[in-house]
Amino acid sequence: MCGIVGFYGPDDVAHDIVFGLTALQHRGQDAAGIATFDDNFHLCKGNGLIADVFKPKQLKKLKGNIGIGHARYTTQGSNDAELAQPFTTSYPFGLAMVHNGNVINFRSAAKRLHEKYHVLPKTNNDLELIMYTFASELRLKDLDNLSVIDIFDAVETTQELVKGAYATITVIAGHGLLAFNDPLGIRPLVLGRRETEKGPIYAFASESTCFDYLGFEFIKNVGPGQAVFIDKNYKVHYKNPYSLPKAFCVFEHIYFAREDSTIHGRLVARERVRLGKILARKVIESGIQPDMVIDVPSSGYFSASGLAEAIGVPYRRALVKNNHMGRSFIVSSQAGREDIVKKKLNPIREFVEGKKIAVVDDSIVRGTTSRRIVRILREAGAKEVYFISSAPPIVSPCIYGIDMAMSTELIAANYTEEEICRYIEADKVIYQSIEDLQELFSEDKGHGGNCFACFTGQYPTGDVTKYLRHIQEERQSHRGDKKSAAAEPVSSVSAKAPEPTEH
Ligand SMILES: O=P(O)(O)OC[C@H]1O[C@H](OP(=O)(O)OP(=O)(O)O)[C@H](O)[C@@H]1O
Ligand SMILES: NC(=O)CC[C@H](N)C(=O)O
Ligand SMILES: [Mg+2]
Repeated sequence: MCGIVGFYGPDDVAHDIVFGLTALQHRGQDAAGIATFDDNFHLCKGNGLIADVFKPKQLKKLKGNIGIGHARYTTQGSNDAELAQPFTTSYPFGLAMVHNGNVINFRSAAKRLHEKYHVLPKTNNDLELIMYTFASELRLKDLDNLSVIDIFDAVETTQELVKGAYATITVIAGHGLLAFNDPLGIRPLVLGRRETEKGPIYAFASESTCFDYLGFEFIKNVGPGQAVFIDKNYKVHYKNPYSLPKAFCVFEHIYFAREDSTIHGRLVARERVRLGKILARKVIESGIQPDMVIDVPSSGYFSASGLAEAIGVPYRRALVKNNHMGRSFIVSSQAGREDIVKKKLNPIREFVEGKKIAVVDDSIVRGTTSRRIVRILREAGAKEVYFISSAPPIVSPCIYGIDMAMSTELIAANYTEEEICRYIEADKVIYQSIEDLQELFSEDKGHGGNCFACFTGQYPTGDVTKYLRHIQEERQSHRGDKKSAAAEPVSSVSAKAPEPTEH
């Protein structure tokens, strides 16, 4: 997943962009970039965290009252700095674009660009497909008299031709700031506004938490197939009346988005508490009798507190997180993920010693975190460890912007719950049921439809067999380090009984 922002106001916007991106750092740690425009585009991008990439010296050069920013979590192409977003193109007018998501008809979209529009994409980052399709369609208009209808028309054709998930923000030089979403609204995108003495400043962002920090008023979600254009007089134009998402990614609520963000009317923290509360049924049915519920920081917290409340067992924070370590799951190599998990969490012995501990995490994806947590809790003297996931088993690759693209890397796609329990060396593993998750996020609750593909294998964009093959080939040729974490325990899983302190 990536974090995207865009600002358009009376003064230079570079500082607001950095501030906004910093609030979205949890969405991407690989690279970051900013493009602003005054008379020219000013571009700064590189690998690393926001604070590493943008120093005061660079920020001074990022002049302009319109601009966009990106925090990258790579899903297509390599991690090379040149593939960091934004991308710019000089025609028509000059465009700079960022996106969050993943294009799934890479080959046919690239072929069309070449054959129909005579454009050769330079990289294998899917952003080029969206940007050049849009640019080529825009170029067919009367550029001397470009209207908002022309812009929305080019957006509509792009939405028809480019398949997959994409929330995008584009600077159209000299014309304004454009945002549009894919036809299903898989990724989040919000519009906000702040009044200044010189007039309004508008912003688009992946998550509403940015607006809290920056003192913006939330205006609306950019829904499925919708586009919003802020013209040079700061007038806001909407393509399509607002509609609820058709397949919003439920994993945003479970893990990806920040707890203080509200997406399509749902506060992420509140949904996580609910996920914890509905887990109570399965926990009670399992017959376990924990002395204490603890969370796996950071994302397990709200579900753990919800579960503790529902089953009447005390909650404690018994795993302390090193605040200087980022997210482990979005690191691109298994060695890197393991390294972070090792350095990130430490148990408080006094709290866990001699206790039966129910440890709640938001999800078990590759099993990297859960295995380590069970081990360190046992080493700290826990009597029994039950590992509880507030998400159901993740059994199918995500092809819409979360980097779990191959089923070989998903532990639940390859093992039974019992085998997983043995592999992570827990006394019990309990997953959320898919039915309970779907009930919580059912469409009739008034928040629109959700994508549950990673739990069900049912992809809202239709048959995706070709794409799954493509991504596998791409992974093998570009990112040799994308080995499966779950592949390794295959042979050893059934042989291992839980042996608390050995390793
Ligand atoms: O089974 P795994 O492959 O280990 O993946 C799942 C883990 O990864 C995530 O944590 P992460 O460290 O990315 O972020 P967090 O600090 O927000 O929990 C998630 O919250 C789980 O803890
Ligand atoms: N996670 C994302 O949104 C990634 C965006 C884009 N596919 C990239 O790899 O840069
Ligand atoms: Mg975690």
